[in-house]
Amino acid sequence: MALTQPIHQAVLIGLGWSSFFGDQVGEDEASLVPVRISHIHRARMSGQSINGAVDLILPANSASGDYAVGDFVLAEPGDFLVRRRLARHSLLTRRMADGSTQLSGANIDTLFIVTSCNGDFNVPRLERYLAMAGQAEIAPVLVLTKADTADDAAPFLAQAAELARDLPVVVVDPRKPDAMTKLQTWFGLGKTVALTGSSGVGKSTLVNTLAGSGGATAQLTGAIRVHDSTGRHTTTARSLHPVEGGGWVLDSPGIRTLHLGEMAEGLDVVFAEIIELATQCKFNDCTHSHEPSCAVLAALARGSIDAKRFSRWRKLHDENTAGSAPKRGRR
Ligand SMILES: Nc1nc2c(ncn2[C@@H]2O[C@H](COP(=O)(O)OP(=O)(O)OP(=O)(O)O)[C@@H](O)[C@H]2O)c(=O)[nH]1
Ligand SMILES: [Zn+2]
Repeated sequence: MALTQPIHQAVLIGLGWSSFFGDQVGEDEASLVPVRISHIHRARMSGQSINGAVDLILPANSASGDYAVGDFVLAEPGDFLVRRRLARHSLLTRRMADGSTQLSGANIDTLFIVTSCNGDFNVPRLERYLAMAGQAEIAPVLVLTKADTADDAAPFLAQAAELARDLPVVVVDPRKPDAMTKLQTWFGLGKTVALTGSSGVGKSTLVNTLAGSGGATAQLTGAIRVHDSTGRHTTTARSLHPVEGGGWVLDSPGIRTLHLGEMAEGLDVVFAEIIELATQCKFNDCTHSHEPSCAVLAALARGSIDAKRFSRWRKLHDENTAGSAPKRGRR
């Protein structure tokens, strides 16, 4: 039904739908409605369908923790009972204090890592964000705010440019409308951008500028009322905001406060110049700490690898290795 009509296809593509999702829909599922999850709060989920916002009903055998904002699900057309979640093309997760993993956002195309030209600018932390983006297979963009408050923003830009190869770095003042122009490249029909970064760097301001405050947009992004655990109504904001001119900003508490997760492959991308040398080490399993004929240690001695950067790679690498080791101890 719905999916065969071109006009509906166009709206769906605007939601972020593509053949990647279309190919997953079975013939027996043609009557179901695709919905993109825009909000998850405890057991409640809502999303965007081709006909606008809908409240979803979770199937009895699943928990909202199995879903992430940005996910596409297939739901019954009448009551929006969720039948199935479609596979994701990207997934951001975060590791919780108790060791469990929380799903922070799905089907994100670009991660804006937001930091300011002040004390918030922290190279090791930015490298972590970059590694996480790499691990989640999401293209990172470094967004530098508060250049106007720095005596000289040039050193921040210079450090940003050295963070990783081909990393786009954009200086914006989130309070100004031209922030949209500067970031336009990463938006457009169906594109999804997520925001991460510390408190106070300008994320909310940027979301407001990107999403605008026009009529239809305000209705979509506006606060929604949900029941909390005590049955009271609380007001929370949707996490998926439509951007004028097409695309979505995914801004959720879970993504704002990403922590170190699994990121071995992500590290390889951020520290490419170190990893590439490793192929020239004598031993395949070289740890680049003490081995003879280690190309990495040789480069370090020559000064062709930055020593501080190497030690940060070492630290993240060790942390990641420790983090993914099987759990021992108490039973
Ligand atoms: N001068 C200046 N102020 C800015 C800039 N970007 C953001 N601000 C201000 O910084 C303050 C914090 O911005 P927010 O958007 O609330 O920051 P946030 O990242 O959303 O913070 P949390 O909600 O705590 O995560 C606001 O008063 C903004 O107006 C900038 O480029 N220059
Ligand atoms: Zn080596």
